[in-house]
This record gives sequence, structure tokens and C-alpha cells, in this order.
Amino acid sequence: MSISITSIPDVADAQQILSDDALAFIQKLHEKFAGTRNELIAARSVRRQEFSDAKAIDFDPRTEAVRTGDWKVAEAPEALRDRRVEITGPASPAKMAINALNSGAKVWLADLEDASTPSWFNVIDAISNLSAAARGTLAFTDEKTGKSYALRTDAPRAVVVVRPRGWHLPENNVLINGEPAVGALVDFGLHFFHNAKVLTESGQGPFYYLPKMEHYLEARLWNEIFTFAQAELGIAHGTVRATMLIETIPAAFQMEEFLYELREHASGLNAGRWDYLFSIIKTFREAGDAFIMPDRSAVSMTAPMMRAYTELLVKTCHKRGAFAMGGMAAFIPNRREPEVTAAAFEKVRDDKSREANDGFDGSWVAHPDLVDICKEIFDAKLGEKPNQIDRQRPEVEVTAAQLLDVASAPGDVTEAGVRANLYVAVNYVAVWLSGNGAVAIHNLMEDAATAEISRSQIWQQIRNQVVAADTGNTITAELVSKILDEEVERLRGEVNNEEHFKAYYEPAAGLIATLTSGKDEDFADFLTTGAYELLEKEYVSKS
Ligand SMILES: CC(=O)SCCNC(=O)CCNC(=O)[C@H](O)C(C)(C)COP(=O)(O)OP(=O)(O)OC[C@H]1O[C@@H](n2cnc3c(N)ncnc32)[C@H](O)[C@@H]1OP(=O)(O)O
Ligand SMILES: O=CC(=O)O
Ligand SMILES: [Mg+2]
Repeated sequence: MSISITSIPDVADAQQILSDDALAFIQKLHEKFAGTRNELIAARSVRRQEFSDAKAIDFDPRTEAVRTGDWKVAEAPEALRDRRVEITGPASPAKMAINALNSGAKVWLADLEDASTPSWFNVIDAISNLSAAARGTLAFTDEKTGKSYALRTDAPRAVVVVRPRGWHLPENNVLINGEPAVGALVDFGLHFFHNAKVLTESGQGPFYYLPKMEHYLEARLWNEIFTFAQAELGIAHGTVRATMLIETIPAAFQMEEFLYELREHASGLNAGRWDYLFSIIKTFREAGDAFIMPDRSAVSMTAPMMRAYTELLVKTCHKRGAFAMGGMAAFIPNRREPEVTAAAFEKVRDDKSREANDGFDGSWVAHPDLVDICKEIFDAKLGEKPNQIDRQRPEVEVTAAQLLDVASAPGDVTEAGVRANLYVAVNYVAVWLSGNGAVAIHNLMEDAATAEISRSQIWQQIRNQVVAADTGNTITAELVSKILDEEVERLRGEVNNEEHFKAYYEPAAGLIATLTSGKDEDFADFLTTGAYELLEKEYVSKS
């Protein structure tokens, strides 16, 4: 087997990050694990069709012994015993990495996933920033503003937990025998190769968040990867700690199995609510009325199916000695608009209070100005304790029917909701193509997961001939196409820069038009797969 790269991105230490030794490590990971990854990805769509045909999923009787057995995950290392507030955000640009590390949060989820466009520049810049952060040398001067950024030394910095790409995305800039590498293995492998030892020696470690898994065999694969990588670099078995996102509907039926598979490396589970909603829509997209979700803006964490999901997650984690981590409230403060900030603070306060009261051990925030609110709420709940893993929830009993009870979610499907979804989906993809994987739109954080909900809802509404509650119109491909044209024109006016519009918004609109058609052949498993192909095109910039 041979490994090559398409180019060296314009990042100061890119040569070193892409050294022969580092690439040889990626190649070994690929040789050992890419085949299994490919099989597991292929198995997803077979199972998805079965779930949709059955209009149901159930707990697997074959793994009953895991669910009833007496076992626990490995004890948390000191650096991960207190996770009451975690800030998420991309690891590139460096200023965001520094802002996150300095934010006062206990943990920084350094994101190469939902919040990141995986351009070659961004991937290598992220690894470069993570490497400098691990060594305490990360610094940055913003050429536009002249502002300098340095790591704080007056107070503890956030512990770094890296989220590699989901299993589905390739890395087209690393070729193994001429074929694209697996994005997740490149992200995991480069961070591990360069930083695992340094982090371990400094009292942290190679800590990861694992996204978008659909089956416990995918967790088993990660466990094998960790075991191999540790042995290969002479790092003690069990040094890696991974928090798995439960953010697909099949995964909700396998929380115990996920923790069991990774028990020697597991830190906990996270309730990734946005991808979870997307996964419900995706899995049951043609399964009829019982799975039609109300407008995205109407679905909240208090909907019965979301309560069932989070209650089961807390119960399962604490039974197994693992952390239960809350998810992302998408409301974003705005330093220039105090009333927006006040509204965001109130909504985030409600969200984090519910999570703390339910027994979560900590939660996520999307912006540095939200760290104090989350911290204050968990401080009040935890008192002197670093977490509330000792709080068992024996009273919680969650059935398959409750997890799948989409019909009870209050709210309607409206044409206004269709319009909002189209606006957000096109706008987000355009920003993504320009190199930013997260953006505030109408005071909400939008990232790959939230945009997935927007585009998949429309496909589902067309396919199931849903009637809009506000206009009485049936949502058809023709109606969506008309609204899409109107929203694209609106965006053209707002962007007010024809060159920029043509470079990013036109390809984004084309992609969204295809993905929302309601036709089987157009439902892509992931929006970012098509967007990634567009990234390759000449008119889309590298950073
Ligand atoms: C579904 C999920 O997976 S959720 C997890 C994935 N999503 C995310 O991680 C999104 C994280 N959040 C963000 O990326 C950003 O907050 C955005 C894009 C939503 C908004 O960013 P901006 O428009 O830059 O916000 P704003 O202008 O208020 O930022 C103020 C300052 O805070 C910084 N900042 C904002 N959010 C973050 C963050 N998450 N991490 C680090 N710094 C941040 C900005 O860089 C800026 O710094 P500066 O003053 O030094 O220039
Ligand atoms: O990754 C988190 C989510 O909500 O999706
Ligand atoms: Mg997600």
C-alpha cells in the first residue's frame, strides 16, 4: 500500500504535521480498519430500510445480557472528573481555539465535525492549533483587527476533547493506493500521533468525542482503533477516553451496548439533540404520518420523545459509572444587541436547568458568553461534588414506543417553517463552502446537524404530502421550488455581492434543491457528502 497527499496546505507547520512518520501511522490505521468501516457504513442503509418498513426499532434481544449484566466503565481520569461546562467550537481558526481554551469552561470540544468545514486547510490548521495548544504555545494575531490572542496562564484552561469527523466522510487529500482516506481516521490519527504523549504527560490525555454512530459495532471499531494506536505509540492501554454522542435514533436503543464496547476507554454519553432529530427524520422519512415532525422551531427538549431519550441516557450512564453530558441549546448571544443576549441567556438557563435537574453531569454551550450561565446552574446543583454520577435514576423506565413517539410532539408543519428551513439550509451550506462550519443565523447557532434537519424535513414533507397548517397548501416539490427561488433571491439581496453569491450561494442552492426533492434517489445520507464534493471545485476557497 502507498500513501500520498494532494498538497501541503498553507499552514506554518504543515510539513511537520504531514511528516512521513505521521502519514505512515495513518496508513497503518487505514490498512487495519478502513475495511471494517466500509462494511459498517454499508450495513447502515440496510438496517435503515428495515426500520422504516417496520415503522419501528426495538432493543436487540441478542444483547440483553449486556443490558442486564453487572459492569461499569473505567473510572474517570482526574482531568475529566468535572465536566460541568463544555464549550464547543472549531479548532481552526486559532483565535477561536484560544477563546475556547480561555473561556472558563472545564472542557473544550475541539470540533472537526458539525462545526467545521473539512477543507484541507481547516483540517491541518486544526491539528496545528491542537498541537500548539497541547504544548502551551498557541498564539495568534488577527491581521484584520490587530488583536493578539494568547493562552491564559492566570487560571486553568479547558481540557481538550477532540471530535473527529463522523465515519461517513472521506478525506480526499490523503490517498491510500489512490483511494481517499477515511476522514475520521485522519483526524483521530493526526491528533493522536502528534499530541497523545504530550497531553498524557501534562495530566490530560488523548480525549475524544465520537459522533454519529448508529451501531455498537461502530463503537467496537473505535475501541479496536484506540487499543491499536496506544500499543503502536507505547501509550498505556486505557489512556484514551471517549465520550460517545447518542445522536442517532438506532443508537438510542443501544446506549448500554455502546458503553460496554468502549468500557475500557469510555468517559460517557452525550445527548446530541440536533443530529438525533435529523436521524429520526432520516430513518423514518417515508414511514408516514406517525413520523412527521412539526416545524423545526417547534420541537423542543420537552417533547415526549426527547424526554424519553434524555431520561434513558442519564439513567444508563449513571448505572454504568459514566458521564451523562447535555446537549446544545442553539440560542446565541449578540454582543451588539442586548435584548437578543437577554433572550438567549434566559433560554439557555432554562435548558441547562432542566438538564442539571434531570441528573446530567454537565452540558454544552456554543459561545464563551454562555459559559458562566451553564457553570452557575451546575455549581448550584453539584455543590462540592465534581459530578452527579452517583445519582441513580431507578424510577426511569423508557419503552421503545416512547422513544419513537414523534406524533405527540406538539406543533404544526407550516409553510413559514418550510420557508425558514430553505433559507437556513442554503445560507448554512454557502457559509460552510466558504470555510466556516458554524454560523449564527437569526440569532441561532447553525451547524451541520441543524442544517440536516432543515433539508430532511422538506424532503419528508414533500414525500408524505403534508398539508401546511398556516396556508392549507399541500407541500409539493413545485411549491418548495417556488419558495426556494424566493429565498435564494432574498439571500442574494442580503449578501449584496454578486461574486460571493455566485461562488457560494448558487452551488449551495443547487445542492439544497436536489436534496429536498422528495425523490428517493436524491435523499443523501449526509448533506456534507455533497457539499464536500463542491468544496473540491475551483471557485470554492481553501480556508
Ligand atoms: C449540534 C452540535 O454539534 S453543537 C456543537 C457544534 N457547533 C458549534 O460548536 C458552534 C460553536 N459556536 C460558534 O461557532 C460561534 O459561536 C457562532 C458561529 C455560532 C457565532 O460566532 P460569532 O458570530 O463569531 O459570535 P460573536 O461575534 O458573538 O463572537 C464573539 C467572540 O467570541 C468568540 N467565539 C464565539 N463562539 C465561540 C466558540 N464557540 N468558541 C470560541 N470562541 C468563540 C468569537 O470568535 C469572538 O471572538 P473575538 O471577540 O476575539 O473576535
Ligand atoms: O452534535 C450534537 C448534535 O446535537 O448534533
Ligand atoms: Mg451532531
